[in-house]
Amino acid sequence: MATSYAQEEKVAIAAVRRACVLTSSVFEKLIKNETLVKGDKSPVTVGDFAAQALISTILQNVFPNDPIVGEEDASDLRVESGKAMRDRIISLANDALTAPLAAGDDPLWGVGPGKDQSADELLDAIDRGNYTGGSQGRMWTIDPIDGTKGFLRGEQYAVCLSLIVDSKVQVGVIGCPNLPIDPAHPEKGVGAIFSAVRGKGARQLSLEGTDPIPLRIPPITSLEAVKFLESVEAAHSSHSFNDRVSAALGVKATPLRMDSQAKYASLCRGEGGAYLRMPTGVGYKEKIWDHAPGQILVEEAGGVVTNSRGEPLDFGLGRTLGENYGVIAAGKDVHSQVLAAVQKVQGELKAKV
Ligand SMILES: Nc1ncnc2c1ncn2[C@@H]1O[C@H](COP(=O)(O)O)[C@@H](OP(=O)(O)O)[C@H]1O
Ligand SMILES: [Mg+2]
Ligand SMILES: [Mg+2]
Ligand SMILES: [Mg+2]
Repeated sequence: MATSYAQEEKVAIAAVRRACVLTSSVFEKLIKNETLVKGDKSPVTVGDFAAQALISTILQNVFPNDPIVGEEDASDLRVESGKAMRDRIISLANDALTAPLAAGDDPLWGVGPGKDQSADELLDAIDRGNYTGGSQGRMWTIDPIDGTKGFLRGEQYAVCLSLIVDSKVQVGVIGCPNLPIDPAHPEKGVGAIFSAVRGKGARQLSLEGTDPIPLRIPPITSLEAVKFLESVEAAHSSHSFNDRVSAALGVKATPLRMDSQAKYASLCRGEGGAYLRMPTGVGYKEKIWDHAPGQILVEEAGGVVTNSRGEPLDFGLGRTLGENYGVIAAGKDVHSQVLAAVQKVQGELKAKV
């Protein structure tokens, strides 16, 4: 019998919901010494660590045998110099794990009032994210704050969780606390959760995990109007390459720049016509937690996600997607045209050197 993954989706939404409460409260109170610079020079905040601890703890309670590929590890927190940050993370994670949440379906997956975790338990929870990945069996991916740079700027970021089974994403949940609920009606405020289960469609929910709205990428009437979605950070994705592709397609709309997998969610709501992420240089490999939930969301909303060779992303290669051929996500009708334009531009650039 096929698995429905209903329980997995429910747990994932509940975990992301609690993590969004945590990250929003951290942003309000974030102080300067609560950010570290990692080995690859990227920032990580107390919010990233605490949210990974929280999500991992909930997963451990409900699915104790499932391995986790998580972005963060606790090594910087286990040393003496990490004590202040560690204490803050433990208190943030416990607050979020034990908070009684009001509206919405919030079954307490072994958390809730009186269920404080020790420092060791929470550091171990973070480090359970050290799984190497691979092509077989079940595994979760956690990106506790995707778009940390956007988070620090007070702009877009996303709490991202997915379940991968035998290399295929089966469940994806993306929490976007700063994304407008309805882009056509800014007065409705911000904050939404996006969720998809393989074969069961994609939905937008409230930040409480309620009021589902089905997501379907709207068809595009003219290529001129295709708005490209791209990273804010030019170091993460080539803006100039995207400009060439836009020109090749005759696109007139200016690109919409946004941090995090909120781009995938926005594409599903028709706020942009294509998400294009081409490498800026050699060496960087895309991480599976940066794309797994976004990929299933787009596919379940009727779209297509490939690399620039037109191949599906391979989530079975380990913690990364392997050799970096970029990412193209778009509605079915637009994807083939963007892919052709990307390959044309690649050919022109090659001919130049
Ligand atoms: N050189 C690079 N090329 C592509 N992606 C990169 C990169 N350096 C970092 N990233 C990734 O880009 C992600 C953010 O994507 P975006 O630019 O779309 O907001 C980061 O996620 P985190 O913020 O979770 O670390 C990080 O994993
Ligand atoms: Mg990071
Ligand atoms: Mg990320
Ligand atoms: Mg992150």
